[in-house]
Amino acid sequence: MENINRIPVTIITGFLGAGKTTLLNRIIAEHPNKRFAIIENEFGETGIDNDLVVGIEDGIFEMSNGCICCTLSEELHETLNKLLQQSDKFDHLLIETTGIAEPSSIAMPFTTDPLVQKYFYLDGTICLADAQYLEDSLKDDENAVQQVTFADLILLNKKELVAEGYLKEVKEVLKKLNPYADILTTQNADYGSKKILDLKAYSPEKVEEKSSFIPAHHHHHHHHIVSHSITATGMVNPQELEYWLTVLLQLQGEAFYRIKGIFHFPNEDRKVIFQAVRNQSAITLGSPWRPEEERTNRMVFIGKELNTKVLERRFKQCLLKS
Ligand SMILES: Nc1nc2c(ncn2[C@@H]2O[C@H](COP(=O)(O)OP(=O)(O)OP(=O)(O)O)[C@@H](O)[C@H]2O)c(=O)[nH]1
Repeated sequence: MENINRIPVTIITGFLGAGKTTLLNRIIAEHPNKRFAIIENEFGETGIDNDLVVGIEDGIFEMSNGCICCTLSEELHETLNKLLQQSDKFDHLLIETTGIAEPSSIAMPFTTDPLVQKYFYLDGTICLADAQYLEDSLKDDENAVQQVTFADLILLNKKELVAEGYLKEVKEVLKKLNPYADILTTQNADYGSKKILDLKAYSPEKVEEKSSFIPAHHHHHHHHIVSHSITATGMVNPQELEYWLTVLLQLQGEAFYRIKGIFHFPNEDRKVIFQAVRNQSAITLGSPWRPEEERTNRMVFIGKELNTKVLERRFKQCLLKS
């Protein structure tokens, strides 16, 4: 679906106290001509963050107590429906989630609900990580790992509070966990010249661009969460691939936070781009293969307790025999 006339949505996730409200205020201050609607999801303390967001009178929608990803997904739908009725009043929607929300479920309405999709498109997810506590959070808290792995952009914030060498180490940890995300180290969520509201993270062009940086045999395991890439040259059998992915997502969709793939199909000069969030998927055509370019198929899986050996074997079975 074209993005023209649809309202972009940015999800802001991050650990408690990492700087989400600071980022929100910065975004609002730096875009004086944009009209924002904001959905805040506060865990327990209703109303507190509302008062901390400056510069906006109306347009703040609050979700009640509880976690946006479980009890509140209905409420999120309702809030989005309410917003639809006044969609002429704003041109960007920001969703700030609590530190305990699971981001792929918040993304779900934008990938599953046709009515929501008609009016909104997900531009990307930004994760605020606190440089001081990131390592501890990743050790103790599965939500922290999920937030990092799902993000399109990670702001490694409060950088001045840690030594430079340590900051580099932490950045490496993030890169291994999520090879797709851009990572900026920031103080007070100052993202500099980054076009933070225009990440286009789900556009085929972006998936393509990012995939070229993924190492051929990337594998990283963190607790139960795995990020794993597979590459193979040769052509893919479209029917085999479609069958495999459909069954995989139907049976195990909940386990996959995100899958991205670039494929070489027979009789197709353009790259075939595949993306899935949980069990929702889409296939689109990307740019043409360049004459000198090696036509490598690539897949990246990020999810929970994935059996990577089986994924590799099944993917290779989808290749056409030469
Ligand atoms: N030292 C330092 N403090 C920061 C930085 N960024 C934000 N803060 C402070 O950290 C505190 C928490 O920031 P918030 O923006 O409220 O964080 P949050 O993620 O919205 O917090 P919760 O909504 O409670 O999860 C505030 O006092 C900020 O002023 C930074 O880069 N360095």
